[in-house]
Amino acid sequence: MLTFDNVGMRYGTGPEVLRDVSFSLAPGSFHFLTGASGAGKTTLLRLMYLAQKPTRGTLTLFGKDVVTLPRAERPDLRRRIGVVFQDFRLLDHLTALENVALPLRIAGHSSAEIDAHVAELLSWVGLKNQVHAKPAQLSGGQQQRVAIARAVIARPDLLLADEPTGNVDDRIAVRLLHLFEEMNKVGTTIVFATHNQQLISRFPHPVLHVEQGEVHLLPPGSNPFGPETNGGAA
Ligand SMILES: Nc1ncnc2c1ncn2[C@@H]1O[C@H](COP(=O)(O)OP(=O)(O)OP(=O)(O)O)[C@@H](O)[C@H]1O
Repeated sequence: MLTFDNVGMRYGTGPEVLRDVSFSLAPGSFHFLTGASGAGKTTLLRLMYLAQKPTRGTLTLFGKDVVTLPRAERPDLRRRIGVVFQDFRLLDHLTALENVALPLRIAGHSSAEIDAHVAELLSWVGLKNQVHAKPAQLSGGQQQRVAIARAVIARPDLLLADEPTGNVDDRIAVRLLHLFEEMNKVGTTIVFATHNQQLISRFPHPVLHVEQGEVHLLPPGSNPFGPETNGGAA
């Protein structure tokens, strides 16, 4: 589904922020992604959702070589990926319901179908009473849940989440993790970046750990930061 082969990445003429990265994600797999602040997690995710090309090496996504992929073919691959951005990226002039509905509208679903489905999902993430609120009227944690709902609504093949539970309390974080688990059970491949060691201990998924520009694959339940740390959170 996704293969990195000796990938390196630098911004402009700066140093390589990722180097010699090689790993594969099998279809239907679930990985946590960890690393201290600034280690390169967001950069790795940006490569995965085609916002960035590697500066060296080979990256294959859905059987296509991303480096040589013609620009015109990129949107087709991109549509198969759901992303929860660290800074949410909701559209300010749209309500929660309209934000979440966007991927379904783009895919051409009918309004009645969309409204029922979106309202149900927003209710599931605890925003039943906020469906008509605009982002500015929502707390950070509520905006984050809208962003998660928008990323999962169209059932992407690959779901990438950058600290998707960073703004909610532990109870809601566990509930949201269950939503990702449900998606994973029906076939979505998931990469979930987090500093939350409690989640990593509780859910049995392997860990991609970024350290000094290298990516290491660790077994489920690993604590890459050691018991005395808070996970390297900034
Ligand atoms: N647009 C950019 N231009 C230049 N350097 C960048 C850019 N974005 C990130 N970097 C650098 O790349 C490195 C990795 O950053 P990245 O955002 O991928 O880390 P991160 O692990 O996601 O951090 P955090 O946990 O704080 O979000 C950092 O040294 C950062 O300064």
